[in-house]
Amino acid sequence: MLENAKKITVIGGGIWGQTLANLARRNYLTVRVWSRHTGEDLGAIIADTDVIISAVSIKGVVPTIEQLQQLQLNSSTIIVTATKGLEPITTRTPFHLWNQAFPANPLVVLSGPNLAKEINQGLPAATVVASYQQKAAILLQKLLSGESFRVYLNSDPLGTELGGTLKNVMAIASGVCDGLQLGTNAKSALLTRALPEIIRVGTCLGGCQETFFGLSGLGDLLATCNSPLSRNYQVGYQLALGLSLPEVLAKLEGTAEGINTTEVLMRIAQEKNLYVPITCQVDRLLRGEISPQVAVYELMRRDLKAEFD
Ligand SMILES: NC(=O)C1=CN([C@@H]2O[C@H](COP(=O)(O)OP(=O)(O)OC[C@H]3O[C@@H](n4cnc5c(N)ncnc54)[C@H](OP(=O)(O)O)[C@@H]3O)[C@@H](O)[C@H]2O)C=CC1
Ligand SMILES: O=C(CO)COP(=O)(O)O
Repeated sequence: MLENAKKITVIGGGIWGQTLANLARRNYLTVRVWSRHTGEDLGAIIADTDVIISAVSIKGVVPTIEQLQQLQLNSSTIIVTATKGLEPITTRTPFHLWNQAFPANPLVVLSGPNLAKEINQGLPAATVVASYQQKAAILLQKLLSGESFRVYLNSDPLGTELGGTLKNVMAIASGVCDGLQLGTNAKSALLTRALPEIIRVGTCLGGCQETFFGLSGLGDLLATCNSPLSRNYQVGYQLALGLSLPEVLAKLEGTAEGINTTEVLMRIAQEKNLYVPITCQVDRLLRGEISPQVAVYELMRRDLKAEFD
């Protein structure tokens, strides 16, 4: 098959980059993983690559883009962004940053309920590839799909990306909820109220409402908020057990993007006058201004309101 001849370069050798590389290898594709530490010449690697998958954490997105801008990137090379975060200086999403830097290249967002450790065990999972360039998304769907990995198409890259990014804040809140043993009612209320908060922000930033009810929105919210495998959930859980944020981070394997996202999201919410009560309490908790118990109290004692205001 034509797609089997494609060459893929994954940038970022963290757990998500390695997982995506393994998924492509299962389909007998030629895959190379490049990271800052491999010492390999990125220019030589991307010279004949058909697809670049960026799986770096948000702090690596701008440095990666700047490095690629120094190289000769073919305008037909498809760029896939799999990062779930907001860039702190510009508050932009990776989709915006990649699109601005490489406007001629087809750009695809990959996001969904995808806990890397489960995928590496071969457990079934589904994800979304979203693009304004449908041909590129269809190619990615073919390249990554397999018996245990089902890839859906979507034409709303921003909404797809924002669902995966914003749920990380909610995963911290969910970890707090479980760490404090607040019970199933509290957890259901939290996750149900988290979705409209995500939608309020996500649609204001350009995502389509419908997308947030799909795999990359509600799907990823459920996965991340219910799994101890999630680093963001672990941050909230360990804070609820009484650890300080530096203590939690010292023990954490990999990146919890929700910490940076919370801070950036608060700035966006203030600028755009968006009501983000859960994010606001997560922010105060991460800053060490309040305890987990006070965060819960503050959420519960807000003015009473209609459910769908
Ligand atoms: N883990 C998961 O289950 C999933 C993660 N994601 C998202 O994918 C992204 C990466 O996650 P994950 O692999 O888990 O994170 P890790 O912490 O395991 O890896 C971080 C990656 O980012 C790269 N990086 C960090 N800073 C820089 C920098 N300044 N310049 C260049 N590269 C940098 C690292 O590069 P290097 O290899 O050179 O050290 C590494 O590859 C995150 O946005 C995450 O939210 C999305 C879906 C699932
Ligand atoms: O995005 C993820 C699952 O879809 C991974 O979650 P964490 O980054 O919280 O581990």
